[in-house]
Amino acid sequence: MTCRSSEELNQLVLEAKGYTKFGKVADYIPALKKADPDDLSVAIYHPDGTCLSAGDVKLKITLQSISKVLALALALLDCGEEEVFCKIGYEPTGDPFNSIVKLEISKPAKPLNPMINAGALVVTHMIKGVSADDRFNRLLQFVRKLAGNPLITFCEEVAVSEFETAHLNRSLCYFMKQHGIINEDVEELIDLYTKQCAIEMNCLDLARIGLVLALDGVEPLTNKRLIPTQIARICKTLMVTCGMYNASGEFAVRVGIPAKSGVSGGIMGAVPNRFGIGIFGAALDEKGNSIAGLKILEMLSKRYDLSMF
Ligand SMILES: NC(=O)CC[C@H](N)C(=O)O
Repeated sequence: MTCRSSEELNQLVLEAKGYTKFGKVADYIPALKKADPDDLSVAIYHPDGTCLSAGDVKLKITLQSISKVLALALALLDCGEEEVFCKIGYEPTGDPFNSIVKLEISKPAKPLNPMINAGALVVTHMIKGVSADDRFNRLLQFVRKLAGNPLITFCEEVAVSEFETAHLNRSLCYFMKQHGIINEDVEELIDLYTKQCAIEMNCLDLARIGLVLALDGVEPLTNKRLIPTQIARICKTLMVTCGMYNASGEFAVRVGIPAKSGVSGGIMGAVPNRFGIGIFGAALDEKGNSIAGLKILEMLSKRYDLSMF
């Protein structure tokens, strides 16, 4: 059985809204403070093109850490698995996403995985292009293709706001530059990374990208392969083990699907061979995941038996 009515989603949104008051909007990127903690929207995209939604689905938010999955897919296409995982590990971490501590103690000195900031910065570093602008445009084109929406762009205000305050991410970069993991100008990389994190879309676009991943890289409406199976598989595996930060284990138990969250309150879910999910709810729990978004996913998983495990 699967969710087939927007009315059902509406009920889930109403129920989950009760939890937004226990969360907090991210404020370490000043522009994100403007979000309304009560906003909550969800979309589900089925392979036959049916799309269900509830809440203010026109609302766009920036991808933040969700972009790490899409950048990883492009870097894997550009450089291949061996080169990417020569510089970044595969292992989850119990530390917060922006922690610097493991960089110094890991041997060899490389970020533990591509879903924490250190690893994601290396991934962005590996996206190819003739200039930083070209690299960003290639990523944007790739995201537009995955979402089937040529109008997707990035939010300049959020990008600038993060660029001006990304001192911790700069520290990660300088540390990694010292150790030869990256070799480009740090300001250029931070500029590219903050634009990547500021790519914005609504939850319908997000659900559609989740669907492509759920179907191992194939866009079902055109039947075109957008990502090789192996790359989709790597992305989904890392979403399961590391996608919800240091709450990934609990999420695997409670929900059990590949998912990736971001500090703007987005969650992209890929229910293998079934559907894609896009959720926006800006109020976050203490680990940085959308508090009401998690509730919706838990309810969906129970009701429709979504867990892979
Ligand atoms: N967890 C996140 O969504 C983090 C992304 C954010 N742009 C950062 O680097 O801090």
